[in-house]
Amino acid sequence: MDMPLYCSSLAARVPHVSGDGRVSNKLTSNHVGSLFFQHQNPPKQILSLPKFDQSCSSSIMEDQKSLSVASPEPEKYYQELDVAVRAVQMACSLCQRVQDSLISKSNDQIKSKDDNSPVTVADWSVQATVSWLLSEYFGRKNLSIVAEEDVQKLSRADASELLVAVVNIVNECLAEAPRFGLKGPDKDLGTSEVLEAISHCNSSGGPTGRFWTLDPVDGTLGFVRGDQYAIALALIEDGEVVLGVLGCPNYPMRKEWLSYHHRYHRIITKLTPPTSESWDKGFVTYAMKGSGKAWMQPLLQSNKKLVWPNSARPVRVSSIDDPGLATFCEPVERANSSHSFTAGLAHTMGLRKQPLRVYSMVKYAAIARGDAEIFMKFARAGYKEKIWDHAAGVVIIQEAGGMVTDARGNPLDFSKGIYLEGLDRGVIASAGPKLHDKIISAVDASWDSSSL
Ligand SMILES: Nc1ncnc2c1ncn2[C@@H]1O[C@H](COP(=O)(O)OS(=O)(=O)O)[C@@H](OP(=O)(O)O)[C@H]1O
Ligand SMILES: [Mg+2]
Repeated sequence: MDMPLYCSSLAARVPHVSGDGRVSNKLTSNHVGSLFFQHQNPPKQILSLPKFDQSCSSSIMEDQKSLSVASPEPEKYYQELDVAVRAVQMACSLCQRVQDSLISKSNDQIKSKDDNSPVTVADWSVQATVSWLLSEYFGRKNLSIVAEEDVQKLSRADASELLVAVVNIVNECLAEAPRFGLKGPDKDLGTSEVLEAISHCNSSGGPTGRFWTLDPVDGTLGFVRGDQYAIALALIEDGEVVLGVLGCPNYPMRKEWLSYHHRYHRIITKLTPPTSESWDKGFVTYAMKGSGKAWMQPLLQSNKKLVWPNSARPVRVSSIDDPGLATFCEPVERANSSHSFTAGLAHTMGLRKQPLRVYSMVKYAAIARGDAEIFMKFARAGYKEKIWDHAAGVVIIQEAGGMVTDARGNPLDFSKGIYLEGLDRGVIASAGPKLHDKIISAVDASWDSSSL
């Protein structure tokens, strides 16, 4: 059986701290999961990770072989991937709780005060939680994070209620860290620690070194409306996205349901309740650059402990390359992308299916899973796409066998700061070169006569 790259690779290369404190990657397939490694700055961290599933070890060598062909040293990022996937699982759980309370009737009070407060609570809480976890595991001094939220509004005197809510949610979430195989704080974080964790995400990226990008709640409107949204975490090194982790808490069990209005989702979920072991909705998908594989694992159920590989399975883009059979997805909001321009392209290319309009980077996940073949986004002139809105999705699609470029066919450039500078015309993702070329030719043919 094809086992997750991540699982077998970790089992194969559990870092081992020698007497002098240096880390080596010792080959121990039956290791009993205490993961040690050293920060470049003290203190040395001890990570309590769950036992690794020994069934993973059978495919270690195969995975290692395929890795060495695809990329010189992708194993460099195993520890980062491990922590990132678990942190995003935790963030999904946090967001589900906030979204449930947001759409429950009992929460009218919060909504009437400020329609944006619940989503901003989720934004800040996820950012604080992920930032805190990354800095615990990789050391605060060397940790650079580019993220969407700043701390200004939350620090104002009139935001004290919001701040209390954020601190409580962060502490509730971190208290659950052991269930996800991570170590939480010894005692609840105080207000200043939470603010510090949020404001630590103030990197502005750039062409050299290593930084994380985080979109704590991508698809704000989808989140508020009880619909699709994503939590996106990526690691960028020297301008290249090397890891991508995307949490999609509302991704439905059946792909057809993606196009249903969120109210139907809830009704359907009630009508077809999941059995205790079956996948209800939601997953975390992830990929490591150069591995040639992308994975998805279901969200951790509320009473369960994350035992790796947590039923992970590989995802692969669709094999459809006939435009007549392909599904294209695009932003829900007309303000974010021209629906009329994509309708023209669809006509030119012979795309016959209705567009799939889905909020957030869930669209990238849909392509990686093979639930759709094309993603197109044409923002209005002057809008600058942000790196955190694309980084995780790009590497996941690429490793799942697909392509992502701008609408001239150039790679997206993550090395120029917080924006995708130089992005030409729009963003295109597809299941493969044949469809990709057709889209770019269609764009070329109609760009000059468009109003974009
Ligand atoms: N005017 C405009 N044009 C283009 N893009 C914009 C625009 N405004 C915002 N954004 C960014 O789009 C993110 C939402 O994802 P999508 O573009 O896929 O849109 S949608 O949610 O499906 O409507 C959204 O991410 P979040 O802010 O995290 O929700 C924004 O970063
Ligand atoms: Mg976003």
